[in-house]
Amino acid sequence: MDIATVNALTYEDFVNVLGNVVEKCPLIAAAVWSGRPFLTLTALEAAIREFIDALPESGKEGVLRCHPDLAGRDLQSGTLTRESREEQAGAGMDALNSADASRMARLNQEYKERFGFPFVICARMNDKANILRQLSERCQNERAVERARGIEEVKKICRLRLEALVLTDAANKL
Ligand SMILES: NC(=O)N[C@H]1NC(=O)NC1=O
Repeated sequence: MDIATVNALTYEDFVNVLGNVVEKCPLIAAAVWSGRPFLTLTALEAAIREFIDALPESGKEGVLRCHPDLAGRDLQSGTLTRESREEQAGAGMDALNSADASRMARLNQEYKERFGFPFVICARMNDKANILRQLSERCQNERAVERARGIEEVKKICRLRLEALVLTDAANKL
């Protein structure tokens, strides 16, 4: 789908197609729809980023809380969204050995107890070793630092999900 097609979508179709570019946050697609037409994919991405940045800190934490744990219960029970399942599989989260799986579960729990929201990282940009290392390191941060860091990761995930749905600006020019 190119950006012109995106701009021509009805509100309902727009939310159906783009509703999960931020995990389980269709409200964000619903909010930016009125900003059409977007000249480029990057302009659409910018509208989403601006909406997220304008949220109060509690709203940003809410966005983080919509994310499933990496290698967590949803992955085991097959209840991840399609996007999250593919991302987690790409980083090997569905094939952890039992030592790594228990380390991940323990650190995810520790992180959530400390901050009140889950650890979020763009799985497509990291491998298993990197994810485990960052999870362990980021547990030491302050809450405000982690809130901002998690939101930056949400934006990276969003960009890659948008690119999978909408031809990139470069591809549009071909
Ligand atoms: N918790 C967390 O980071 N979840 C995610 N990361 C990602 O790339 N996809 C997700 O669902």
